[in-house]
Amino acid sequence: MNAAQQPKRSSTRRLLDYAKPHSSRFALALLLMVFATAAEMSIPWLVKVILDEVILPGNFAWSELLKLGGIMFAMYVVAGLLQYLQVLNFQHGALSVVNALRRDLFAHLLKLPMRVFDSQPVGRLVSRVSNDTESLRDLFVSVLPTIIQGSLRIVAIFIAISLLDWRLMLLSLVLIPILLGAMQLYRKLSAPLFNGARERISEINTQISESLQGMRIIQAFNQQAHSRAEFEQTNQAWSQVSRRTIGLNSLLLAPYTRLIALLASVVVVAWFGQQSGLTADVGAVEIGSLYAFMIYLERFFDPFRQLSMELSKLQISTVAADRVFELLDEAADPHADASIPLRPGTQSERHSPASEIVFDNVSLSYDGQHQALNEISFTAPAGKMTAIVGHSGSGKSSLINLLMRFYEHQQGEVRIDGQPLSQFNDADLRQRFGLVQQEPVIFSGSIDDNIRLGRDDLSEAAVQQAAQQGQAQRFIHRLPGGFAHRPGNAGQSLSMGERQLLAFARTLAHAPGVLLLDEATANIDSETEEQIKRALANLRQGRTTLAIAHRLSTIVDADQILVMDQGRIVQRGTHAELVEQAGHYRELYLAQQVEEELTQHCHGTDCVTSAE
Ligand SMILES: Nc1ncnc2c1ncn2[C@@H]1O[C@H](COP(=O)(O)OP(=O)(O)OP(=O)(O)O)[C@@H](O)[C@H]1O
Repeated sequence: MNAAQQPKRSSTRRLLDYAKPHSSRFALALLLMVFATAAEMSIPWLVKVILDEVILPGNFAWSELLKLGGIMFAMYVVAGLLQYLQVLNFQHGALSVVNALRRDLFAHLLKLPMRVFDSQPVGRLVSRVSNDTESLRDLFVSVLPTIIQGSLRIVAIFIAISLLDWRLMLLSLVLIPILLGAMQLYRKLSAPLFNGARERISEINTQISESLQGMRIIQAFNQQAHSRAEFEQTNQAWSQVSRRTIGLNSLLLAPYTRLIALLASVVVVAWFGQQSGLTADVGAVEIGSLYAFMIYLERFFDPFRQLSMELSKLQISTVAADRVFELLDEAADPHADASIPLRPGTQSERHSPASEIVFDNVSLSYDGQHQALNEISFTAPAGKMTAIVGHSGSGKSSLINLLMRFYEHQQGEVRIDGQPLSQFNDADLRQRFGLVQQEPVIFSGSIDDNIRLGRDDLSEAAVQQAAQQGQAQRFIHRLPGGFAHRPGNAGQSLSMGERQLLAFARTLAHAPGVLLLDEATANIDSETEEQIKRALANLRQGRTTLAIAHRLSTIVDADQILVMDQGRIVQRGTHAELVEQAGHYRELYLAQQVEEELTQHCHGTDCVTSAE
């Protein structure tokens, strides 16, 4: 039976699987809990014995009192100590479970196909990994221990009351359905409130992460007030839900159980009073029992109160567990190889071979309705440069998306050196490619870290050489600390051109055989463009290059140019061939020539005049 056919296991069972490796710790914690509860519950009984057998009957003896008092004190200490050890064991076990769960969740996120990230806001995913797992920690640290301890206390109190008097035990039995009814009512009313609060927290996370990522746009468009209002609304919704929870807790939980406790106490006192009236000396003999019963009765309600709250939290934790496992159940990219080494140390510093890439009648739809690529066929010969041009949305980046296997195509075949893409695992495939995106991603860490990107095996000289070939050396040396400089928040302190040069250096350090350049020369000044051109020339040496370009000047020397329109290749050839033909390419070329001429005549404010 394969994984897809297997019946789905409940989140609770799967969570228990995570707890299994730590079962001895949890078992020890439970054992400690049983003894701690027994020690704690023995104290009112000892008081009863002291009252009934040492103080009241008139045979007072210091030695007896000291002995029983000593035992009582020892029970206090033992109960406290056992409770401390029990909490410690639960905490450690819970930390290990949450640690493993977070580790698996993050590892799984890294294997998910891009479509999952297209459909989920980042904040929600952050909430899954941080908040939901935290709520599962709560489950092991507080919810389950309180529920088990509460149940144990109820049983222990019940036993103690039965030993005191079986009629009192019957009275306690009557109380149970009343208390269970209250618990049920509380759960029903509180569950939507708890869930609502968590939903609002998830929304708050989403809003915070989106605002932080888009801070420049928010400020540039003067959207601070709007963002603040939106955030305020969600925050307000959260506090409203939380306030209602507090109201419910203070209205229903405590007063209701206290009222029942009070009524029960009245019944018991009346019962004892009646008993002492019936039997001449019963009052004197049973003062201790009355005391013990009152204490037990009071303690009887505490676990019910706690259980009501914890059972609601249990519901929340169950929802959190469902969400965590739902994310873990998102089908991973089938080609993702779990055994990718942490550091590809065996990788040679020489780049992998320049491969031939063939697209054979390939079609792709992201949503199952609109075709992003339509029957695409071309060959990118090994070691040559193939440029891709076309209007926005014509499908250029989709070609790279397919090659990197960020998305799966539905029709046709992509081959690398004659081998279908499906025969490569992700690690092997992506090791061959060096991707430079239009907006390079800079991670937190130093310039050196960003060039290596995990390749700790690279020598310092190799990193510097990569920076030099990528034309990044000059700007890196100008930075305080040079290679050790930390550009901070997603490289925002670096210019777009510098980020691109850094991305080139990273690509060179990773020595790919195939270069995938996604509009790498857009949005930069002419000096940086010159540096980038030199870097590109270095990058292209001995490699197969697939370059998406908006500026045709950067691809005039390409070995072949593919012109795309609405997901199809509408023209192909060299620059010289294409400018000769009427069609999209010539239109683009002429339009850009006019643009460049205008720019050349443009000097600041003279621009408008020159254009006229
Ligand atoms: N992740 C995605 N999910 C759904 N549709 C997508 C996705 N990425 C691209 N598309 C759609 O596929 C089509 C081709 O997009 P693609 O990004 O390949 O165009 P492009 O030529 O690279 O555009 P640009 O030059 O603006 O980057 C567009 O209609 C786009 O809306």
